[in-house]
Amino acid sequence: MDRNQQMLDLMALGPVIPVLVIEEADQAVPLAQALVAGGLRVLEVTLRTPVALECIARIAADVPDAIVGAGTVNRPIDADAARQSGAKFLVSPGSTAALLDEMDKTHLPYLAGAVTASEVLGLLERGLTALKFFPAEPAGGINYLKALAGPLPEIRFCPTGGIDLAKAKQYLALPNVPCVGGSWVVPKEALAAGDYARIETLAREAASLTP
Ligand SMILES: O=C(O)C(=O)C[C@H](O)[C@H](O)COP(=O)(O)O
Repeated sequence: MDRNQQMLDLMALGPVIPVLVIEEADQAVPLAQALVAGGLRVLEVTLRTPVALECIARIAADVPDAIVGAGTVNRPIDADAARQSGAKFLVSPGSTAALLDEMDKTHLPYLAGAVTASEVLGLLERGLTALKFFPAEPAGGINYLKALAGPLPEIRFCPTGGIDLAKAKQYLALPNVPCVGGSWVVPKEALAAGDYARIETLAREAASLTP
């Protein structure tokens, strides 16, 4: 099966991919367990903190029901580092030729970021139809994605950036949006306080949305 199809299959596993910013490696496993208990299995650990790669490795090793990927894959060298840590998929906020080449070399499925029709067409030329739409809200949100669905009906977007539970419901009603991403499921203060029960509750609410 090709990697684009693998990414489409991952997008179909749940309506929300939580976007995680983890400051302490010891938070990774209980956080992932809470999200999985709430019904969210596909998790994006952003490479925004020094412990991100270690968090990916710990989740991959210790939370078998989670499917952990790396987000904020911004530099070409991030792609293989994430793969070596155990990431099962990659997410980048935008796309460059060098970054796409390195993501291809990992043989992992990935969500490359696009906003404009030209960016989407560039990715389509590489066989990619599973894309990230970032930053969703500032870039034009639901109306923008509705407009892209006209000429580009085969593209499936995971919008992220500025989405909460209420907005997620609206995005998921679009035919070209099988899932959304967002950090709202893991409020910074809940993670800092170790309030995994609250995180599980937020995950359960998110998981109950229907695409
Ligand atoms: O880090 C990445 O790879 C990104 O592309 C950006 C994230 O998906 C958004 O920053 C999440 O947005 P919020 O839900 O508004 O916090």
